[in-house]
Amino acid sequence: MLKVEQLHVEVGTFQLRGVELELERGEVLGVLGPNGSGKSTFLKSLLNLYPIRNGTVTIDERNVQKMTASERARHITLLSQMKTWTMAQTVYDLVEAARYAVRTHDAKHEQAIINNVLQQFELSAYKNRPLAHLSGGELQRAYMAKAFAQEVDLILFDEPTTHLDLHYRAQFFEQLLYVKRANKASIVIVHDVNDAIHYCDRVLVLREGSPIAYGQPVDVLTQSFVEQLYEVTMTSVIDPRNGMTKYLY
Ligand SMILES: Nc1ncnc2c1ncn2[C@@H]1O[C@H](COP(=O)(O)OP(=O)(O)OP(=O)(O)O)[C@@H](O)[C@H]1O
Repeated sequence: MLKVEQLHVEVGTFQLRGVELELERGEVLGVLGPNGSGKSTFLKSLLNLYPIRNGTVTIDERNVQKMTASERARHITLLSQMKTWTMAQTVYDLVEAARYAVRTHDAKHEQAIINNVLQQFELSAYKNRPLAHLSGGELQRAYMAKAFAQEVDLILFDEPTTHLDLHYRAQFFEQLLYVKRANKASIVIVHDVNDAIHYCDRVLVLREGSPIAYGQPVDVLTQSFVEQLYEVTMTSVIDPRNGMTKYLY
C-alpha cells in the first residue's frame, strides 16, 4: 500500500537521501538508526511536512504530495511525542476530533464508533477526563484510540515508548498487534533493537540521512551490524520464552 521511491528531502542543511521501501497492510516497519540519522525527518516527509526534492511517496498508487490535507488525513496519521492538543480537552474530545475527515452526518453512528474505539483501548472509564489528568500510558492509549478513530490505512509512531514504564511499553506493543489485526500498516521509530526483532516485519536502518539496510529484522540486525551501527559491545542470548535471539547491552 505504501511505496517510497528514491526519496530525497532537505531540511536546513540535513539531507535524507535515497530511501526506497514498500509496506503492505498489516505490516509493521521499524525505523532505526543513531540519534540525528533522519528517522523523524523520514516520518514527517511521508506526511509531506518537508518539501520532497526528489522521488515519490505513494499510498495505493496515489501520490501523497498531490493529496489535499484532508485526503492525506484519511490515509495517514502521525503520533508523535509533541502533543498539540490542549490538555484541558477530554479523551472523548480527542477521539471525536479525529473523525473530522471521515465523519458521517449520523450522530448516533458517530457516537457508537467513538465509544467502540474507547472500549477497545480500555478508555471508557476515562472518556470525560481531561488529558492533563491521565498518566503517560493512558495518554498514549488515548492517542492510539485517536489514530484508530481516524480510520487511516497507515499509522506513524515517532518514538512511541519514550516516557512509558515497562508495563505500558509492553502494552504499546500489544496495541500494535491490534493495528496489524485491523489490517493497517504502521511505521515505528524504535530504539531498542530487541523490540525491532520481536515486533517488526521489516526494518529500515538510517545513518547520516542514508538508508544503510532494509529487510527482515533477523537478517538485518545481526550482532556485528548493530555493534558497528551504535558503537557498542553486546552479548546475544536465546530468550527461553520464545526461542528468539535477544541482545544484552
Ligand atoms: N526543521 C529543521 N531544520 C533544520 N535541521 C533540522 C530540522 N529538523 C531536523 N533537523 C536536523 O536533521 C537531522 C535529523 O534529525 P531527525 O530528527 O530526523 O533525526 P532522528 O534520527 O529522528 O534523531 P533522534 O534519534 O535524535 O530523535 C538532525 O541533525 C537535526 O538537527
